[in-house]
Amino acid sequence: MDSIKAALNASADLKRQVADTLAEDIHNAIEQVRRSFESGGKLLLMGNGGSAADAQHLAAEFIGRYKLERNPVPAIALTVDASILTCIGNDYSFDDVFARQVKGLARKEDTVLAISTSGNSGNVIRAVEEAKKIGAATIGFLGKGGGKLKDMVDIPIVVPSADTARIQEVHITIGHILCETLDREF
Ligand SMILES: O=C(CO)[C@@H](O)[C@H](O)[C@H](O)[C@H](O)COP(=O)(O)O
Ligand SMILES: [Zn+2]
Repeated sequence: MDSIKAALNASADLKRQVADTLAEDIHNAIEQVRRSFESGGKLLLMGNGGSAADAQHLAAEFIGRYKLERNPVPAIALTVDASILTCIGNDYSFDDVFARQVKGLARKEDTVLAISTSGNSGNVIRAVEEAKKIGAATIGFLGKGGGKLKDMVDIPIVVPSADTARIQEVHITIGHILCETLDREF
């Protein structure tokens, strides 16, 4: 019981801290995604492990639905096509699995959302480098001080924790806030 309560309280405390310190960064990220959608662009999302799940979870909210009935908005998770991921991983390298998709899909009016609790995953870093070459905007859902990605993305949102699971729990909450805000407008 103690460990259950401790985990729930740690997650709640971290979210309260994020509410106090990162609301403006989150607002800026939402505005950026809105600008992309309004100018005919799309949202590309990526991450590894649990963050891959977050990327596809959020893409589903945009293409499917969140809470309100609205038109689909263009979002693509770069984590879902086993053939693409294995082809690039096998023929090039695992570090290229997202970057090559960004190269093929991203346009300058798009936003690339990089989800990484460490901010140091090589395949996510390469994808952001590729997005910057194309001129697409970049947002990072990060943690653990933000890692290398903190200084690479246009809008870093660095969750102030060193605990991967707790960071991910805040990332998906921020993702849901993004869906909630855009739901009302599209
Ligand atoms: O979900 C979890 C841990 O909660 C793991 O699958 C975790 O996402 C993986 O270890 C990732 O490879 C970590 O990558 P990153 O967040 O540092 O970019
Ligand atoms: Zn996990």
